[in-house]
Amino acid sequence: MSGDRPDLGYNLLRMPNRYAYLGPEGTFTEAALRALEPGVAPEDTVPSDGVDAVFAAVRRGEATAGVVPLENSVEGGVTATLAELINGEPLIITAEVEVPVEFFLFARGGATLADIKRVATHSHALAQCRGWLSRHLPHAEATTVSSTAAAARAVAEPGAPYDAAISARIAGERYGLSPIAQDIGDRSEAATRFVRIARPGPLPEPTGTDRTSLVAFLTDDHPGALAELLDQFAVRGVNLTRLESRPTGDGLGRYCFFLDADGHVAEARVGEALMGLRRICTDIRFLGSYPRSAAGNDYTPFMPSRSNSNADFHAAAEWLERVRSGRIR
Ligand SMILES: O=C(O)C(=O)C[C@]1(C(=O)O)C=C[C@@H](O)C=C1
Repeated sequence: MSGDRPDLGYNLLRMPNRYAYLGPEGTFTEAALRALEPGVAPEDTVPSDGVDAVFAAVRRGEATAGVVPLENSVEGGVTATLAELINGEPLIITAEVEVPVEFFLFARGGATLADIKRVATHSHALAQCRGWLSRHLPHAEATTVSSTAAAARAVAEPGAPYDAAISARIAGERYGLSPIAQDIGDRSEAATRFVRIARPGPLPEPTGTDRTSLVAFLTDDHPGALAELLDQFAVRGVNLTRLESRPTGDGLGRYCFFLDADGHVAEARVGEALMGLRRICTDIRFLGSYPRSAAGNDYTPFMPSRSNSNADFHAAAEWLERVRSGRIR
């Protein structure tokens, strides 16, 4: 308070956004955060120990938003992220970014490939470098840790239990390690899709090239149940870009479906597809509508057939309104 003026929470209103991410410094997730929030100050970032810790920081309000890996072009969905999005207290996705992942093998200065007996990295990175490891370090013992940067940091510590880390170049450099090999991923064009998560609130405005994510829980198990679900999108001309079945956790054989679709829920055809889905599902967890990553620039938006454009949906709704009000001519 200054003088006799009441404190109106001005400082609170000016509080900067804080971003939690899968840390420590030097992860691919940090690179994703910097791509999504260019120029973010280090004091406004919250490096967290695991994907679950990022979600917890956002849920508790310690961070305005969080950045987590969602899927990799080689290894597929990131289970920890999918599980939090499906089962944890609801959060929404507000942005996405695709980051190319190039893996390096880093060790303490002076080490050569012949010295490496124990390698640490993240499980997704290990899965993407298995071929290289079996060719060049067939006898090395591999251990997974919470992130590629956590592996690099551990290797740099005195008395480290590992001889080398598989990580991004920035992690090896940040923790003062020396590169032993570069581009050791089995697929050199590998990329990971990261998402920004936030507490539920107003959705990002439609941009014309958006994506909608949701989790569908089917009512019961019967022939054609999945086909019925897919039909809701097909008949409205909504293009699906990802479908993954995940266990609900309620017992063997109980699955829900994680879906990504082209378009924004504000668009008539996407909204109608979601209403159709709502009628045939026990529950739907809406995970957000947000702009598609600019990185996938070879992407051409899918053009719906004439009868499935948003204008067709609006015209049909107006026609129905006229019929219902007796203006049938
Ligand atoms: O460990 C990191 O550096 C991360 O950002 C996590 C992660 C992942 O979860 O897939 C991100 C990209 C790479 O595929 C390997 C690891």
